[in-house]
Amino acid sequence: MKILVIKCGGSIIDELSHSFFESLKKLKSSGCQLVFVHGGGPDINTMLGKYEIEPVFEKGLRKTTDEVLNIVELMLSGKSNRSIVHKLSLNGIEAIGLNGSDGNLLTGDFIDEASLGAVGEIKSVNTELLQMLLNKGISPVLTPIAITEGGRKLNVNADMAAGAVAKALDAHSCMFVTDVKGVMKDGIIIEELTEMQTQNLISAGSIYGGMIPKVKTALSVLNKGINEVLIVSGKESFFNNGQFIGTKFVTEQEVLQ
Ligand SMILES: Nc1ncnc2c1ncn2[C@@H]1O[C@H](COP(=O)(O)OP(=O)(O)O)[C@@H](O)[C@H]1O
Ligand SMILES: CC(=O)N[C@@H](CCC(=O)OP(=O)(O)O)C(=O)O
Repeated sequence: MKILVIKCGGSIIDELSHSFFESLKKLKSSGCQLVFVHGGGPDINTMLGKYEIEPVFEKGLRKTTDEVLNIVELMLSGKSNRSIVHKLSLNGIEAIGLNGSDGNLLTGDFIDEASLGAVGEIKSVNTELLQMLLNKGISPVLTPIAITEGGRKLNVNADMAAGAVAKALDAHSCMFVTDVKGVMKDGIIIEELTEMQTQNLISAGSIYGGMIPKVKTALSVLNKGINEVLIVSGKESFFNNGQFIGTKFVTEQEVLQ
């Protein structure tokens, strides 16, 4: 069976449409096993605001003190994860929510503890546990909190976590669901993007902010041989007549063919 890893961004969790879930169901009935990884950046920011803590980002990664980590976990595990699992089950997709730090699901390491605090990158994924659920027809929904060998919790950017999970599972596809139809230039969606074109768009400032970790992770999964890497919108149908609607990342070789 083909595995599809789906990253749901915090920007879209509250707006996921009926047509989005219909597209997921089409994929599931066409024989795909679905694994979800979610974000929740906007909710974390809202809660930090209530505690009068200013969010600080360095290159798209949230500076995570111990106090911030508690709020990150509260919002990701307690709100975003609950919300997606509930919506999936209401739409007939059996799902179970898991914190990445449970059962050594996502183990990782600090990126730069001195400057970023408890921000991590994933080193290994307990694929056995995920496969066990998938074999029972259940979709895991993962919160991007990892754990170090020494048992410390890490805040992981959700795009990066999805990329690591897709690589570890040797997924067929990896899809980033967000609040726009794909990567745009001058208001027009770009249907296919190569690594070089993406780098040029970043250098020109046409890809910025939260789109940067998304496209960088997309390229890194594509380079690991994952066939289909896409950015799509969660506001509408993203899969029609066997075709994806959004931005597809392609290798230079695919362009030449
Ligand atoms: N070239 C681009 N095309 C589309 N969106 C872009 C682009 N560059 C930056 N963005 C911004 O990236 C946002 C999506 O990233 P982000 O807000 O981090 O989403 P998520 O929560 O889904 O990870 C879009 O809403 C848009 O504002
Ligand atoms: C280290 C780091 O930046 N972690 C992210 C995790 C959530 C996330 O990535 O959410 P989105 O997908 O909605 O942006 C954060 O704290 O915001």
